[in-house]
Amino acid sequence: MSEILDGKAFAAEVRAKVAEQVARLKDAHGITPGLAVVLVGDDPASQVYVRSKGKMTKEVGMSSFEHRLAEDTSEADLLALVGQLNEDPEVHGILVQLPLPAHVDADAVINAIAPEKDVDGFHISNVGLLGTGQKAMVPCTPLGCLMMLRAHHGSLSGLDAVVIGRSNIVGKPMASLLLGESCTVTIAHSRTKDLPEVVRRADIVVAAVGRPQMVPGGWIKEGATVIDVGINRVPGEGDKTRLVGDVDFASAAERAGAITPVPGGVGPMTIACLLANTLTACCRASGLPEPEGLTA
Ligand SMILES: NC(=O)C1=CN([C@@H]2O[C@H](COP(=O)(O)OP(=O)(O)OC[C@H]3O[C@@H](n4cnc5c(N)ncnc54)[C@H](OP(=O)(O)O)[C@@H]3O)[C@@H](O)[C@H]2O)C=CC1
Ligand SMILES: Nc1nc(=O)c2c([nH]1)NC[C@@H]1CN(c3ccc(C(=O)N[C@@H](CCC(=O)O)C(=O)O)cc3)C=[N+]21
Ligand SMILES: [Mg+2]
Repeated sequence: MSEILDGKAFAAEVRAKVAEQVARLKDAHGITPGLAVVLVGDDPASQVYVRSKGKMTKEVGMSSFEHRLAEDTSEADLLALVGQLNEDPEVHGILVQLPLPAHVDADAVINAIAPEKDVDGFHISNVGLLGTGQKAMVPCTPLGCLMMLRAHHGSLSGLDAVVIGRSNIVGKPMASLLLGESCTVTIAHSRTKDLPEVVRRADIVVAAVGRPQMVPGGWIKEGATVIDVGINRVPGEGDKTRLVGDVDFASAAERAGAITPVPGGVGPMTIACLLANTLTACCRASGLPEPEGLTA
């Protein structure tokens, strides 16, 4: 049986560190880090995430600014709001919840965010900085995965890592971070030939696909570390639903050396890293030293 990597507990530790630094910033410098979250439309899952982000932002002592806009908000109005948040000195981090409605050019909106306030790390300038190994805002989900991997392994140098999924928000930045840690990185996707064989080589498997339990335990090398990013809502008992990952947890846990559960794995770490990035952005904006242990 494998070690369960408890993202919920780890995330609580990260938030406690953030809270401590926020208190220090207030006491020593009279600065309160602030996070603005923009939600367009009323997708129920997004509503839940945004509410949870707002609650945790306040819990660590930061200011939370929520902007809920109608589904039919124009791109121009959204760009105007982003411009206003860029100028607001109380706002150190800006997150525009994705996905955006189809009539809005999501890339245009993301690239309108001031890169130093882009706590999602999605702006092309942060993508370029990460890709060239320079100091960037690092996307929250991959950062959370990296923190758990470092805590478990110490050094990742020379390990074979397979990332399943090549999205801009998870797969690609995850691969960049693992390369930065000197892993030998393979990125798999829907056109990959013989995925089971590719996964069998890996010391580290990061699954970010969005297909419920698609990775069976039989693909996992004995002792490998499995990071399950997938969040899939599937029918549960009666008329309830439940969350499952992209990995079949029960069978994978029999072979893996360590594995993250869903829920309670990567998800809580994502939100903790969003708060960590907001703190980092605030420190950089104020010319103060960055928090230790909370950046990539
Ligand atoms: N825990 C968290 O905090 C977060 C969780 N998520 C979850 O992570 C998952 C992935 O999210 P995201 O990256 O946005 O998803 P995308 O849909 O943007 O990307 C999915 C990737 O999986 C690949 N893929 C699809 N089918 C297969 C297959 N059969 N075999 C191999 N690869 C396949 C796609 O390949 P191709 O490019 O060829 O189409 C694509 O690269 C989702 O479940 C999402 O809900 C996302 C963000 C945060
Ligand atoms: N601009 C932007 N940035 C994001 O980071 C972003 C986004 N848009 N759009 C949607 C995805 C998804 N995402 C999650 C965050 C937390 C959990 C999380 O906390 N999950 C809990 C369970 C929550 C539940 O019960 O539904 C867990 O895994 O334990 C999940 C998913 C961030 N995303
Ligand atoms: Mg997506």
